[in-house]
Amino acid sequence: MQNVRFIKVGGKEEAATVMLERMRKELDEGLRVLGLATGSTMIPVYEAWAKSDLDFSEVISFNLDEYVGLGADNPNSYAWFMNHHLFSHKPFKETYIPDGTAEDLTAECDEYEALLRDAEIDLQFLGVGENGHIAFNEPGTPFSSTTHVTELADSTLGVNSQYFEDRSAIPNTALTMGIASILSAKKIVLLAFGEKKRSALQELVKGQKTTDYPITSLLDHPDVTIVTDLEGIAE
Ligand SMILES: N[C@@H]1[C@@H](O)[C@H](O)[C@@H](COP(=O)(O)O)O[C@@H]1O
Repeated sequence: MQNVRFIKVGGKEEAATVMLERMRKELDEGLRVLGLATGSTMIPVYEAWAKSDLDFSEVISFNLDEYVGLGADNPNSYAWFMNHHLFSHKPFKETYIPDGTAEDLTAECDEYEALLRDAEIDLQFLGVGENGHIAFNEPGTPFSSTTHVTELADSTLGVNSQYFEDRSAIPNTALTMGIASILSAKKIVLLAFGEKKRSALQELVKGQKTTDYPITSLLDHPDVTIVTDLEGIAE
């Protein structure tokens, strides 16, 4: 696992400070294309960036995923999340999020993948699902996958439905960058906090690639940083 570096933090707030400095360094070094994630894990990071003097006005961003059927006006959409937590505070040169309301979802995925390939992400941020998913690549997704329409796992619907009115309100399909799309980023930073994420990180540190745990696909990538508050993972 020489490609995977661990940063142990005391909690989400410390992680946000570390990620603020990391972002500053990346921007100073000329980062132009940034891969962004959603989820509660990312909120303190975006809050820190939003309050900072960081300048994203020359940066192009790509988000990982979006629920099918939810547009930017829906507070449960990832487009809304990004506008609310980051884009309304910091202007970017361009921002891209898969369009979950597109009429032809397959065409939308193909276009998104083409844009991504063209742009080449310098740094991709990731969270991880309790079942080891990255973006919405659920267990069983081939590591060769590109941007696609996916069916959410029952466990993901259970966890993520906490943000919806009730379980029946959460879409059971989504558009997501594939695992190969994610691995094409030059650098990857994954954040994982709390005991619920322990088993996913443990699968990664075992060092065995398996599609049962999409997070283990990161073992194929040359430059991965894991930021976590979990004791006993990095040793
Ligand atoms: N599609 C997103 C993932 O990209 C994210 O990593 C995960 C973790 O969410 P949280 O940060 O809230 O634990 O949630 C969703 O399923």
